[in-house]
Amino acid sequence: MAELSTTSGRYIKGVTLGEGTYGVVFKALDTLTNRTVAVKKIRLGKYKEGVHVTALREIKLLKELHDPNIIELIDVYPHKRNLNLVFEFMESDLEAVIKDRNIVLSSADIKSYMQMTLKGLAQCHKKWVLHRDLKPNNLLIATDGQLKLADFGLARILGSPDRNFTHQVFARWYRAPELLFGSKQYGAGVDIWAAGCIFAELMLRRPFLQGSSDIDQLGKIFAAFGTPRESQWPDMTSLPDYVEYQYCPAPPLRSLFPMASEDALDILLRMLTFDPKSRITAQQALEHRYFLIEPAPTRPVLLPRPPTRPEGKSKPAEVASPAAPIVLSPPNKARRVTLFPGGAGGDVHSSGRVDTGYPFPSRDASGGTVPGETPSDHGEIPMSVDMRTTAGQAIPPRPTLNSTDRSYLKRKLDMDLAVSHYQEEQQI
Ligand SMILES: Nc1ncnc2c1ncn2[C@@H]1O[C@H](COP(=O)(O)OP(=O)(O)OP(=O)(O)O)[C@@H](O)[C@H]1O
Repeated sequence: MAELSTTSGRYIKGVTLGEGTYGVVFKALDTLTNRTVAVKKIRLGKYKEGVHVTALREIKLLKELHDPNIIELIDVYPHKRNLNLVFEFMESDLEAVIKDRNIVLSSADIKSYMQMTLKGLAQCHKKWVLHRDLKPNNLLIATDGQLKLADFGLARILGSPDRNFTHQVFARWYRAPELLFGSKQYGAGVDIWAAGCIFAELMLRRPFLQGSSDIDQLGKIFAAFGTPRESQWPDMTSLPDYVEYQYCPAPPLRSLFPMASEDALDILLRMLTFDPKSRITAQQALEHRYFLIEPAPTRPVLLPRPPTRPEGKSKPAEVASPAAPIVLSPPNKARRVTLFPGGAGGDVHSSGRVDTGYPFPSRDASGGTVPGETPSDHGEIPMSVDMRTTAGQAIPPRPTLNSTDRSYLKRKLDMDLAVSHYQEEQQI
């Protein structure tokens, strides 16, 4: 095992690439190998007692996870009050691919991205390492098109990121139902659930289940797959934060993904199975018929990719765009929650608006939401209206601002202010 470096002299610092949950990321030159690298500077001050020595040991263990679909952790060294993690430099990430309106993803391209994600997951799970915070911006893309899982194990080693932190607002959308119900004894299934959400997002070109609170996230999941019966998920009712939801039947999955093949729907359903014990594993998913039949996954080097990262451009501005869902006040988990249809009860958005994952509500001639209207105006389940709006279609154009949009932007601004106050308090 390679030893931790004791000096930062090996690296020549370049531009800032961005800032994430754990700290700032810089581009740098590794003078030992002449390679371009990315240095993630983790602020130890943020962790009151610093990073425990066991955590350092575990970070070193991550260096042993050698796989073409896992980002290489090249080096780890302390510097002043920071811990610096040195990774191979990556050109882009899956979030940028999904959001790029100039990129058309064929089913072979989607299959390729999914195959690489699952290969990386299978390797980590084999070594008993969980990611726990998988999302499209943690799936980085190298110059040769290889997708690599990043930030593996950090959530566990450095502690759960604060969900109120701006960067973490999106992460809820990929959380497995057992985590949302407060399970402490979760396993590899949490990563498979997240991978299933990413698969759905690749097909829809927008985040699949966009909850605005943990309660709302579960509501979105149940609206898409039906409220689980105890027979479907026997352990559910004994989970720490379990609350009962009004029964809601599942709409046909086909109606949410009209363009998907039967095999794509089948593997998706197996990844998004409620009971983690029955959820497919990464290895089983790789052996699923979906990957064995035509079309074959696109060779990574041929995959469509967005232009390379602009030098010195950090991501936070994008993260803080109006696309961020509003985090509402904590729900009272003790009370019985009633949910849609018709938007009755539950912790849905105070305005009744359903986030599209894009800056503004989508306009759609086929009965989807338009600005100023809520899905419940149509008397339908918000999720299915939302999904049908853009499923398999081009991303809708941005409509002009109306009063709904203005009130949304105001709430967004309020949230940004709250977050910046929080950061000031924490001296982040
Ligand atoms: N290995 C890398 N190569 C190139 N850029 C990177 C690398 N790792 C991170 N970045 C970039 O640095 C920025 C911050 O990354 P970081 O992983 O800290 O947070 P994030 O992925 O933006 O958000 P989160 O903390 O929620 O995962 C992002 O723009 C990210 O794409």
